[in-house]
Amino acid sequence: MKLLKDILFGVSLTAVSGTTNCSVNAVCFDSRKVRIDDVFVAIKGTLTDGHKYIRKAIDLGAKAIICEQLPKEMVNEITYVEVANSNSALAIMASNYHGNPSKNLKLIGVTGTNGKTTVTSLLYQLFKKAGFKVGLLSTIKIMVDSTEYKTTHTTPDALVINKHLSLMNDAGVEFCFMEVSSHGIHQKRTEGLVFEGAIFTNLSHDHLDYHKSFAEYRDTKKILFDNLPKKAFALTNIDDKNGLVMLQNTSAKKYTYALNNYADYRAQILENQFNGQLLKVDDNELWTKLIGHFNAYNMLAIYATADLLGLEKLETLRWLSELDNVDGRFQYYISKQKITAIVDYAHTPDALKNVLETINTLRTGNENVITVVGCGGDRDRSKRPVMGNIAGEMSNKVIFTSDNPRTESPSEIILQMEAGVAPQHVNKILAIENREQAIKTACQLAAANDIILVAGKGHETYQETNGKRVDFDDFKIVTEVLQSLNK
Ligand SMILES: CC(=O)N[C@H]1[C@@H](OP(=O)(O)OP(=O)(O)OC[C@H]2O[C@@H](n3ccc(=O)[nH]c3=O)[C@H](O)[C@@H]2O)O[C@H](CO)[C@@H](O)[C@@H]1O[C@H](C)C(=O)N[C@@H](C)C(=O)N[C@H](CCC(=O)O)C(=O)O
Ligand SMILES: Nc1ncnc2c1ncn2[C@@H]1O[C@H](COP(=O)(O)OP(=O)(O)OP(=O)(O)O)[C@@H](O)[C@H]1O
Ligand SMILES: N[C@H](CCC[C@H](N)C(=O)O)C(=O)O
Ligand SMILES: [Mg+2]
Repeated sequence: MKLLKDILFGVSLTAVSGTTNCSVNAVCFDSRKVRIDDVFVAIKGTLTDGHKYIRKAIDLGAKAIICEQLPKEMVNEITYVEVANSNSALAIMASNYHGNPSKNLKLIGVTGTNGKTTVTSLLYQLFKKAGFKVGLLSTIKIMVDSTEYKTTHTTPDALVINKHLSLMNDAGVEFCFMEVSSHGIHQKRTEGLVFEGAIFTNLSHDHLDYHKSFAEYRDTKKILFDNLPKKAFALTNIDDKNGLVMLQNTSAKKYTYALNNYADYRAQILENQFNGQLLKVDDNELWTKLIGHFNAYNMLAIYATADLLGLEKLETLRWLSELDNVDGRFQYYISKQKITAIVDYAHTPDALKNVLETINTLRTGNENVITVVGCGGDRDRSKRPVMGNIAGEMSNKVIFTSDNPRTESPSEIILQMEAGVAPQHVNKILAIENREQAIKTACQLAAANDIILVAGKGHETYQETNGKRVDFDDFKIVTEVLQSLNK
């Protein structure tokens, strides 16, 4: 049990009814999960309003209510606290509840449209190699040093974040690398966290269903930098046209990285092959197993971060050369007949273009590139025709299929992708709703030396339709099918 007034420390209160000098059990923002003596935080969400469930929370045992508007009828013995913003209150309360764990380690946030999982996961790997105890909060998993936890979000809610940071404190973790999504910033899941540094990877089309405009999406990402403390570092990619925007209002120490512009950290691609690329970083050569122009940026961001956190440069380069690809990011299998199957989490236009560009630069003859791709349901619709067109333009054959249709009709999503394909590429397109069948067809169509790209789901091990998730693993399916076809 903890004192409510201690948990509320730093929260901006606008009215209080009852006492805050009372003990509460846990903080909870979902009435369905309230237990006896909890404090319930009512949040206005995207689908419903938590204020509607205040009474239900009390019936289940909530002792205190945090809300943006006090209810008309108040129950005796219950403490009601009105706050300016429930999301902010929840984040600060979550941090207080767990003893402000972000202050006891060096927390680095990574934001940007693409590359967050890659950069955070590789920083985690690198700092482990350097002998530190490390934490990771990523799309794929949460790591408390060597202990793995499952996650549901790229940036989980404030309670989940702080709970795991607190476990990291218990385990003696010194550095934690976390993905900071635009949803996470907008819903204030990261408020109240003390960052040692923040990294910006890039900004391109995504989530325009949620953010309404590109400017709003960009400005949301910028908040991570605006809120950094003075002693923190702000590291940005200035080859991206929004790179400098991130630094405009930060009081942190500013650093830049780039391949094409003058910057504090610079790299050059010397060689690019299927099994790796050679980079020149700070006059030293670095061989990395991760390929593609975009991974040169990721590598450089990691190198710069390691330097800013005090690691020795030459040692960092050695460790960087040992790092392996992250699951579902350019993960490949080469079959008997030298058909290459690549599984990649490219689910944005820019990522799809980058991956296909990388594949095309690696082609040595007239091998065909066969792309299997879909777009998520209940997510940004405007990226569908754009991704459809990129796939059509940059591949020899394309199979449009389903990628987590959620509550939407898979065939409708495919039609929207097809609508973007330029007329001269329409004859390359097939539509096969069933993703397994789509992958099988790609394997059947592939001849020796061809390249199959299965894009959009990467590490995911499910297909989600109407709220139900069934097991589905692109990499497993494509390798098994190629083997069974004896190709
Ligand atoms: C659109 C979105 O981001 N929604 C997130 C949001 O839920 P919401 O605002 O829709 O909540 P709501 O259903 O309207 O409910 C409002 C409030 O009423 C409460 N409630 C509701 C019902 C009830 O009976 N009782 C009750 O108390 C809810 O607990 C909530 O507090 O807050 C929830 C709690 O934190 C999140 O789980 C949920 O993520 C949903 C599941 C989601 O799919 N989010 C994705 C889009 C997302 O966040 N993705 C990002 C970025 C991806 C990337 O680019 O990497 C991520 O960080 O994962
Ligand atoms: N620096 C980069 N620039 C552009 N594209 C990238 C970059 N890094 C990775 N990608 C592409 O984007 C895909 C997703 O990469 P990653 O998972 O690292 O991004 P993310 O930002 O974590 O995505 P999410 O928003 O889903 O969490 C990769 O599979 C690859 O195709
Ligand atoms: N982080 C991304 C994941 C998309 C992955 C794709 N497979 C899908 O389900 O749409 C998002 O929330 O938009
Ligand atoms: Mg991610």
